[in-house]
Amino acid sequence: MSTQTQAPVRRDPRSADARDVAVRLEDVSRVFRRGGEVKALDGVSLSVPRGSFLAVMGRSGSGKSTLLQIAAGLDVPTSGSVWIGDTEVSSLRETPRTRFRRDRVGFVFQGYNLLPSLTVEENITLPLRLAGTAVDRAWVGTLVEQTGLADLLHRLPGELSGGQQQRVAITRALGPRPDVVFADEPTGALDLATGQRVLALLGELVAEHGQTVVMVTHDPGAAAFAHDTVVMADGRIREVLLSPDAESLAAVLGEQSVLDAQGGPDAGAQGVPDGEGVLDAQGVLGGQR
Ligand SMILES: Nc1ncnc2c1ncn2[C@@H]1O[C@H](COP(=O)(O)OP(=O)(O)OP(=O)(O)O)[C@@H](O)[C@H]1O
Repeated sequence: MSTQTQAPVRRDPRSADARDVAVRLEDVSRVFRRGGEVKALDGVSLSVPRGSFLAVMGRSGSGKSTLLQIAAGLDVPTSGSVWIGDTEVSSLRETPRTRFRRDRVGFVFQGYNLLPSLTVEENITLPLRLAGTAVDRAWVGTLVEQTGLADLLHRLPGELSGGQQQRVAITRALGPRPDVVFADEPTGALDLATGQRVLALLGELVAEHGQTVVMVTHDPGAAAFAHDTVVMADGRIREVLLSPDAESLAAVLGEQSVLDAQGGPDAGAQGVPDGEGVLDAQGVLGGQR
């Protein structure tokens, strides 16, 4: 099952010479030194073409969330560089990096991260209002029609189902027309059917509006909605799968578990909570460990 209505640009996402690239990582490593040294990313190079939908998979502790946090400019690499469009985000100081994220990057998290006291409409337009950007009513109107929220704009998040709340989060992420949307387990809290509808919607937004999406997921069924998938292991990209279906994804992940079992499980690798979004100092939605 797939929503590949668009003919995506087929390039190996590791190659650094891709032209129209939304996000690029060059030889990125991230070492955590708290409680012993952990190399969460180990020389990762990755180019995500504009208008593509990339899934990032791999077992717990393989470096998926770290990759997402660094690619999104929420964290900086220990070495290597990260580009979003033509901006080297890894060389920006914290305040300009925060501003850059606010203006150019969208986030969708498992927990939706909507503000409970604001209506759907207020949640959707919040990033624009915080940035002092005029709300493009026509664009937001197009989005809410497409995400099926037009009749729910005056409700509070607590009055919505999980799938509806995630659709609000997706609409909010796309409101500022970001260069790229990063999604961390966006269907993790949803039942299968609702999750599939949300993923199909993300696929449509990519196909119809040329949006670039990078999504971390544990679920091969979810990754099958993306164009391409990179599989992480031990902080590296172990496999790149171009247009895989759910069966081939499951097969690769199955092989990986066998290899992992043979190599011995990494008892020290612990799942870190998915980027749980918070409002940062600028009131911008972002992830934080
Ligand atoms: N802030 C941190 N401090 C110390 N170690 C960290 C930190 N964040 C991540 N790590 C370690 O880096 C490695 C990669 O973690 P990461 O969260 O990126 O993996 P993941 O693939 O996203 O896992 P999961 O699927 O469980 O969310 C793990 O060994 C983890 O324990």
